[in-house]
Amino acid sequence: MSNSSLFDQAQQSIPGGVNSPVRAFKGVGGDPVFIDHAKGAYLVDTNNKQYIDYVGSWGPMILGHSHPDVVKAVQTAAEKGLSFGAPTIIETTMAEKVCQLVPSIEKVRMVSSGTEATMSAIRLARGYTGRDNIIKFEGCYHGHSDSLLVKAGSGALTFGVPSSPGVPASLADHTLTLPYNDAEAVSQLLKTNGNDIACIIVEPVAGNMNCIPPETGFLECLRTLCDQYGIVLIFDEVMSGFRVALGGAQQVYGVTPDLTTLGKVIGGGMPVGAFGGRAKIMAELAPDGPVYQAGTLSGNPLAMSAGLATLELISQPDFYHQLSLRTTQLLDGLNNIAKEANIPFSTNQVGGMFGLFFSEHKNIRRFSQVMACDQARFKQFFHLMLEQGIYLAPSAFEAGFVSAAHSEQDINDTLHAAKVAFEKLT
Ligand SMILES: Cc1ncc(COP(=O)(O)O)c(C=O)c1O
Ligand SMILES: NCC(=O)CCC(=O)O
Repeated sequence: MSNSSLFDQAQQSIPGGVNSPVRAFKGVGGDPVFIDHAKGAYLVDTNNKQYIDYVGSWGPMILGHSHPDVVKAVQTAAEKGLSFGAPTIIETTMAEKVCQLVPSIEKVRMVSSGTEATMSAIRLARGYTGRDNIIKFEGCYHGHSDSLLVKAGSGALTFGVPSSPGVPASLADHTLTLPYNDAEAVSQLLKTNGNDIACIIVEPVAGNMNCIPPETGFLECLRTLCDQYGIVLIFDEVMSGFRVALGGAQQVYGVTPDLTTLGKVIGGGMPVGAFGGRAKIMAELAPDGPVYQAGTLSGNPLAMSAGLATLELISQPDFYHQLSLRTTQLLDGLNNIAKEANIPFSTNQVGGMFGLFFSEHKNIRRFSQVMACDQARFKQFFHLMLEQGIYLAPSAFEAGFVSAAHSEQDINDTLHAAKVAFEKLT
């Protein structure tokens, strides 16, 4: 069956035909591709067409798809039982590994998605400080919990509902939003509201409004201001964690948050999230403390096994250096081709995470600059690449990902397709 027939059928029983809006191709037009299976750097659709994948299930598949060690770990765990709802050794092993890899995390709790991780971290920060208001940044996406769907990025931005209906105004009023990379705006707001703010939550590398690295000094300034006003600093590393470096963005930029949220890579493709940080703050969580947070499937043995197998493999020496080199190879190639084709274009990269911009500007660092990019051109580029078997995120507001399974040949094949695409762009 064609993708379009499958999509028609899906829409009969699933809202919009998808279980997460970003999959629906609404940001680029056309019908989504239905995937049958995936291996290494490739997705294969139900018509047996193969694609070089730069979405990687929106981040988790840093080793490529169906890595044999990860699949084996899940199979072995499944033999022993799918869920127990009681403590297991593997949960402790996972917690120890996370605390070792991300030193700012002294204690960590596992959950089942990034959304749960950020929602829980915010509740914890509110409980710990006794304050209700939070600060987030425009275009940052922290999952779909009520407090965080205010001026959000990702699908919320793609579909034009950055502040979603259904979130009570009385709750949204507690979420104050500021421009990303604008330390001065934070400083000004805190002069009047500093003592009412429970936490500042930030993507230390923004990956849900395309890919925007922090400007020098931005994260440092957040740290200083949070210390000054007794505010909990939360780095949402659901995307950047184990992606831009083994120790996440906090390692790359040398800034230590109070709490960190994790997801995606930590589950190796299984539904996992985590939040952790200073032991003193984590001690407020039930059952030690009064802040309630729970989950029937939290710390699920299959998910822990997939995650641990992944963390083991990415801990190998040189893993991130190689991943970064491969990503640079892709971006250098794309920049050269765009230049030859005379198309205004630029890229951002942090480790294995990248952004593509149809814009005259280099070093894009602001939400407003992202919004000013040529989106019509992106849509055209997306479809020209898709036709040639290159699967990019179906939105101009998403980061792209390279995996360890992408070979030099895969990058060259991608660049070949890009050359054809850039020449056809109008
Ligand atoms: C930075 C960030 N935080 C939180 C989330 C929410 O994670 P999930 O989709 O697993 O709920 C995402 C992605 O969705 C994300 O990119
Ligand atoms: N950057 C977008 C995401 O990571 C989320 C994917 C989803 O919501 O399906």
